[in-house]
Amino acid sequence: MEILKIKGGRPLRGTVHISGAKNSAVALIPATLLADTPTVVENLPDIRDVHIYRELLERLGAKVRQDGSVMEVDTLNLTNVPLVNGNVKQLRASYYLMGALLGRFKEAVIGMPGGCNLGPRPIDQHLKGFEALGATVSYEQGAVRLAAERLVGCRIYLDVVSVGATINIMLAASRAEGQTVIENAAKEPEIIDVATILNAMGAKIKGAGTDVIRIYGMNALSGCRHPIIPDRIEAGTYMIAAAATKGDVTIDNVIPKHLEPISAKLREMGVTVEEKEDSLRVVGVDAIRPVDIKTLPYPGFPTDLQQPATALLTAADGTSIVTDNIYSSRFKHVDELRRMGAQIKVEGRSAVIEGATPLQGARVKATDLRAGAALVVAGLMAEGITEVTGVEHIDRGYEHLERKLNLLGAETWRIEERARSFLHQK
Ligand SMILES: CC(=O)N[C@H]1[C@@H](OP(=O)(O)OP(=O)(O)OC[C@H]2O[C@@H](n3ccc(=O)[nH]c3=O)[C@H](O)[C@@H]2O)O[C@H](CO)[C@@H](O)[C@@H]1O
Ligand SMILES: C=C(OP(=O)(O)O)C(=O)O
Repeated sequence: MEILKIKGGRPLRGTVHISGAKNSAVALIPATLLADTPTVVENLPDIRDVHIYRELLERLGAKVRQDGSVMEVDTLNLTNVPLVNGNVKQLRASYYLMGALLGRFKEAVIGMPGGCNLGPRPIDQHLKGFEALGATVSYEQGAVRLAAERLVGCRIYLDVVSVGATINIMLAASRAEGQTVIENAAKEPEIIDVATILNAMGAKIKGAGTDVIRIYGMNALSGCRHPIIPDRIEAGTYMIAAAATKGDVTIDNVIPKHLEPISAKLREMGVTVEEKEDSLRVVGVDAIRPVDIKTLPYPGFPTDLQQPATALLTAADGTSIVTDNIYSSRFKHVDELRRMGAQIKVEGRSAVIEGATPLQGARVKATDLRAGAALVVAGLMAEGITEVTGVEHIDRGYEHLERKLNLLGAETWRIEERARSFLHQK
């Protein structure tokens, strides 16, 4: 078992380069399956979700060549094998194989997705979209079977604003006959990234980034070259870590507009955020002010930064309330933060944080990706050494985390620990 160790108390200083966005990468990789000729995706992050997706494509017979952050996918020998168990269960975004394979083959059998356990994460809106396009949905041994004679463009109103459903319907509809309209669509930057690659392949998608998206499907799509947008959640995590350590960090290779909700909240706390064309400088202050945060779909404050923000607010002088309007039980980090000295109560879908409480290093468990990010932020703030277990969750979404943090002056390292029960037996 791997453990991430952090010696806290050092201000982060310097420049950190942000990688390609995880949530774009895991949609763009399956999007390549829709093209009949090779597609090249650039600026891929070196993270576990991307490694797993590469294996999934190879199981489908795609030829994948990778040189660092550049991946070429050739679908010449693609076969539509059912993917029911194994890797599909290890990430959330395996659900995009449903839309991509349905679009390409008019049929798909895909196991129910995994990913972070944040409470119930249904995919009813994805399936409603596929049905509206003409697919029948059935279930077999923990997998969803989708099958259609033809996919025909239609109007779909999403009952909840869903990133995954919006992208999944775009994938399938880009190979449907005629026009599909998605109403109440999600507006996240990753959706625009997917529309951009599909348009470069020959589809015609209009309105991505607004709540009405029109997709004019094509009989065939061809390969293209596409660079992934920067990861706004990775960037936001470093912004929070800079503020949490009272540091001075330039977050490079970002689209500042994507980070406005985080910049605004940090400024409300008294932190300085300077904006340049493709970078942000965050300068911490000795005492931050308490704030309330409510997560919302983009352009609201992202749920994926709620957990790291909670760790930061333990240093605020007063009471802060963080409410997650997207996931009702995304609070598994709270118990672990308490072990480090935080005073936080969970009330319904809110965390009430009483600050300022100094944090002490402890052994804590990352139960999901951003819980892990929250514990890393807490570890950087804490006195002494923090040991974070469950590192595999963090590796799903942060490229070279220790290397990037240590370049900023942190002291973090990873150790391999033999299972405790085994040690006790000896
Ligand atoms: C791989 C990926 O991109 N993951 C992101 C994506 O997840 P994901 O695509 O799973 O999240 P959604 O945007 O779909 O979920 C938003 C809300 O809608 C609900 N819902 C969703 C679909 C559905 O069919 N029915 C339904 O009720 C969910 O339970 C949740 O409460 O967006 C989330 C919200 O920004 C982020 O936290 C995740 O990092
Ligand atoms: C919830 C997240 O990821 P996923 O949807 O892949 O589980 C996340 O990136 O914070």
